[in-house]
Amino acid sequence: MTSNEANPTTGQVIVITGPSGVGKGTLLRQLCSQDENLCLSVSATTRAPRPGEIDGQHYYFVTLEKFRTMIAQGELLEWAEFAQHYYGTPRAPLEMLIHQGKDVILEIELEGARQVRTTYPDARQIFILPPSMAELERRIRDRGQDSEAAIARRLARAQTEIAAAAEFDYQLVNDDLHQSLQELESIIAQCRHP
Ligand SMILES: Nc1ncnc2c1ncn2[C@@H]1O[C@H](COP(=O)(O)OP(=O)(O)OP(=O)(O)O)[C@@H](O)[C@H]1O
Ligand SMILES: Nc1nc2c(ncn2[C@@H]2O[C@H](COP(=O)(O)O)[C@@H](O)[C@H]2O)c(=O)[nH]1
Repeated sequence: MTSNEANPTTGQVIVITGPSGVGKGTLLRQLCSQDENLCLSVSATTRAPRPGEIDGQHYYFVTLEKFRTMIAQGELLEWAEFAQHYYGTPRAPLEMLIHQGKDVILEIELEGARQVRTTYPDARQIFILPPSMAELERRIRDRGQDSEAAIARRLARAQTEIAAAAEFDYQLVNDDLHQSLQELESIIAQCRHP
């Protein structure tokens, strides 16, 4: 039985994907802070921490060697390369949380979302879209965390990801933040109580 079949003792897996800078983290931090039964999975990554990011809270920051070992030992539910770094979802903490009855959100890119469809075919998947590419670029630049080369890589990848939005169960345009929060809350409620 996968976690998303009707079993009241296990939580749901919910996947949220969308181009870098669209506002996934902003939306999810707000929603998860309001609900102790809604958790955000903590990914492993080979990228360096940004100012203010805490190991074990925002990501598990690992070396490339450690990441390769995690892949080889089957410790990752899914993983992908993104903008010259590796990202993956540690399997054990996710399984522990859903067996505790928590609903767990995976905030991951497109290739990872596709992999999760194999492992958790009943997991609902949500795609967050920007109002425009110009606004997406503005948000990435205003965040002020990426080099010009990294911004270019992220915007190029955004085109590919947006082209795949129709693969997802739900699509949401993150324009007005307050309205998007309400819409995402409503979508997640549908995912949790199908
Ligand atoms: N609705 C919105 N309107 C205006 N700015 C927004 C909105 N949502 C998020 N932002 C801003 O956009 C920037 C990027 O947001 P955020 O870091 O949450 O994106 P992300 O999708 O999680 O990116 P990544 O996938 O790279 O981690 C932040 O500076 C955030 O404050
Ligand atoms: N496939 C996965 N993608 C992930 C995971 N954790 C984060 N991500 C995605 O990576 C990009 C870049 O993130 P950033 O923090 O460097 O801006 C973004 O799209 C995330 O959603 C993961 O475990 N697996």
